[in-house]
Amino acid sequence: MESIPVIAYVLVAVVVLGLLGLVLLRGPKAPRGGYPSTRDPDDPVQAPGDLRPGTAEAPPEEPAPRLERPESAASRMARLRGRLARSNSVFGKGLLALLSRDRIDQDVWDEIEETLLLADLGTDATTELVEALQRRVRVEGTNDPAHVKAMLREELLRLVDPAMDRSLAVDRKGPLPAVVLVVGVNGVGKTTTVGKLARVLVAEDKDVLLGAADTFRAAAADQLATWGARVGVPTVRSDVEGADPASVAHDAVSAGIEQEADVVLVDTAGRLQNKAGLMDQLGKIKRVVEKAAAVDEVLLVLDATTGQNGMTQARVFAEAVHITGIVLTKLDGTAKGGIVVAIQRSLGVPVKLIGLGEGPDDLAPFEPEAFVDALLD
Ligand SMILES: Nc1nc2c(ncn2[C@@H]2O[C@H](COP(=O)(O)OP(=O)(O)OP(=O)(O)O)[C@@H](O)[C@H]2O)c(=O)[nH]1
Repeated sequence: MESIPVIAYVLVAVVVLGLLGLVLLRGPKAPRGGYPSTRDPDDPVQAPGDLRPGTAEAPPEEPAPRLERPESAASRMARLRGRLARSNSVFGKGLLALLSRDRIDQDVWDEIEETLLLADLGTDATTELVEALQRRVRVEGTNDPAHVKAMLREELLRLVDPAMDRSLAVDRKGPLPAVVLVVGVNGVGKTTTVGKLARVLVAEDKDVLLGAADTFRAAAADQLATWGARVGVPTVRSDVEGADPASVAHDAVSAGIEQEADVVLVDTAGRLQNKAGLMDQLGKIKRVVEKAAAVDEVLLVLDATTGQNGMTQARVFAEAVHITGIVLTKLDGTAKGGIVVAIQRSLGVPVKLIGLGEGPDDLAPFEPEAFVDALLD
């Protein structure tokens, strides 16, 4: 009979311990009426990044899209001059070596001519340069490298023509934005150039708006909108694949007027079968846009690596629309910098911008002196 009180003691002990455990595990009680919602001045400030699930009083906020800051003009130019020199100095250094020889006979002149032609300078400019050099070597009779370099620099600069106006018309005209049409065949780097140019203009504090009038390929509009979004620039596009490019271009310029943009950049399609089709389409885009605002620049984008092919394209576009400037892309991947001279001569239109890589800030204004120096340094 002694076992009954022992079991009772054990049961009582278990119940008492259980109740004690419950009381200890409940923690402190909230004050009556809850906590005040305002912070005390000495409360630690919690940074938004410190909010952890379960500890935050407010739901975590949507992170604002992080806008990129385009590279400054000074840093971009220093970097790109170096890149231009690396890809094109083969041509300049070759010429310098040939002209510094003790004796410059006909074989050497032939080699000089070949070097110039290989760099895509074109036959007229090559003949002109060789004749000018022959004359100077005869008169000045020197093979001193520094003198030869100065002579070559002067002659190349003359061909590149520093007197051409290479400024871009990207300033507002009273209540209207500047309008820039960008044309060229597909694959030359047109959309990329529009994206890069938007960044250059944003870095200059301009309000930019993009128009995706390349309506043949939905991905082209997506690509353009992505470039714009990275630097906070809106893109006007059509949701309909194959929509009328002229109408999209017009909508973009109208939106630019409404939103008081400084510049509207319009990317056009390059997928055109023949000259008549090209003329029709570019002519129509220009006419329709000009109902809203004048077109200030028509930039033709050409791929520097395509040589004669690029020259043919340039001529066809120049017949279809009045080109005001050339953008030469992919100059980083070629030693054929002479194409600058050939195109300018053929069209009478200046190279205004050059593309020197696939990076977002790899677009530079074309500067004749820096270009020639990059060839010779
Ligand atoms: N290396 C180098 N690549 C470039 C340059 N500019 C453009 N590209 C590349 O060229 C390719 C074609 O560029 P896009 O901008 O899509 O060409 P697009 O002319 O708009 O072509 P579509 O949209 O098909 O009409 C891309 O891979 C670019 O990164 C440049 O200056 N240097």
